[in-house]
Amino acid sequence: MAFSRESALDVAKVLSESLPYIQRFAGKTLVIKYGGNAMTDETLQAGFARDIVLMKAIGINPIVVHGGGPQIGEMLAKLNIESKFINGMRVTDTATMDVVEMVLGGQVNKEIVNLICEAGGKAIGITGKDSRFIKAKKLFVKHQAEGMTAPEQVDIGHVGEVASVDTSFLKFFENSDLIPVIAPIGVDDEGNSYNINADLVAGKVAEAVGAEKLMLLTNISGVQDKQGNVLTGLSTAQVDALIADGTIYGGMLPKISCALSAVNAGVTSAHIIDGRVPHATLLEIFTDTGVGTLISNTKAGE
Ligand SMILES: Nc1ncnc2c1ncn2[C@@H]1O[C@H](COP(=O)(O)OP(=O)(O)O)[C@@H](O)[C@H]1O
Ligand SMILES: CC(=O)N[C@@H](CCC(=O)OP(=O)(O)O)C(=O)O
Repeated sequence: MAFSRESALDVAKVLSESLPYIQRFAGKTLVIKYGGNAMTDETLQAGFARDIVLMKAIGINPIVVHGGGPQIGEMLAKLNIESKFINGMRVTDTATMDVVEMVLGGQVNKEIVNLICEAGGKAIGITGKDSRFIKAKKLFVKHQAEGMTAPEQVDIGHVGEVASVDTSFLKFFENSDLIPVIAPIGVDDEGNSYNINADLVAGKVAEAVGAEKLMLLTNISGVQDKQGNVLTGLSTAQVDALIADGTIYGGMLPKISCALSAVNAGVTSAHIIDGRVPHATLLEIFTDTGVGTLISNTKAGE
C-alpha cells in the first residue's frame, strides 16, 4: 500500500514525534496480559497482533501472557460442566483442569500465535510446562461463605500460584526474533498441572524479567469508582480501601493484586487498560498520560 504525498507527510510527522518514546522503550521488556474478555472482536485481535509485531520491530521485547476464561467457560458449558468462581478464581476439579489445559494451551494459545505470525511476527506458544519454566504451588483462597462469621481457607482444586519463573528461559527470547506467547499453566516437581489466573502469571513474569511495564488488557475502561468513573492513578493505600468497601471485586481482584505486587517488586509501572480500544497497547506506550488505570507503589499522600 502506498500513501498519498499528503498522508505520507502525516505519517512521517507521527513517526518523527514517536522517536523519544521509541528511544525510551527500545531494549526494554514489556509484559502484556491479553484477557479472554478483551479477545472478542476479530479486527481488534488483528490490531493487537500487529501492535505486538510493531513493538518487536522497533526493538521492544514484548512478552504476551493470555487468559481465556470465557473460552474455558464456553467449552465447559458444551460439556455440561458447571463454572464456579471463588474470589475471581475458577474452582478447578480434575475434569475442569483437563478442559483448562486444552482450551488455554491448545486453542487460545495457538490462535494468538497464529494472529501474530499473520502480522509478520515470529510468535512461539508455550505454557509453564515447557521446560517447566513456571513452577506452581497449590493456592488456597480465604472466603467467607454465606452464614459464616469469619473467612475460612478453601481448597479450590487444581488452582495454583506461581512459585518461581525460570528467568533464563525467558531472557532467551529477548535476544531472538521470537515473541513468547504464554498460556497460564504451571507445573510442580511431580509434573502436575495447575490452573493459574493469567493476571498472576503476567505479574510474576514481569517481576522475574524486571519488566519496564506490565499492561493488563481487559474489557473495561480501567478501575472504576462506585459511580463508574475511571480512576486514572491508584496507590497501595487507595487500593486497600477500595477492596475493603467492595468497589473492587471479582475478576478485578487478581488484576489489582498482581499489579501492586509487580510495582512493589521493581516493575516500573503497571496499567489496567481497555482492550476494547483499538491499539490500546500502543496508546499506552506512545502517550504521556497513558490510558486506563496506573498502579504505582506510592503510599497515599505521597
Ligand atoms: N472497581 C472495578 N472497576 C472496574 N471493573 C471491576 C471493578 N471491580 C470489579 N470489576 C470487574 O472486573 C472485570 C474484569 O475482570 P475479568 O472479567 O476477570 O477480566 P479479564 O477476562 O480481562 O481478566 C470487569 O469487567 C468488572 O466486571
Ligand atoms: C484460576 C483461574 O481462575 N484461572 C483462569 C485462567 C484463565 C484466565 O485467567 O483468563 P482471563 O484472564 O480471561 O480471566 C480460569 O480458569 O479462567
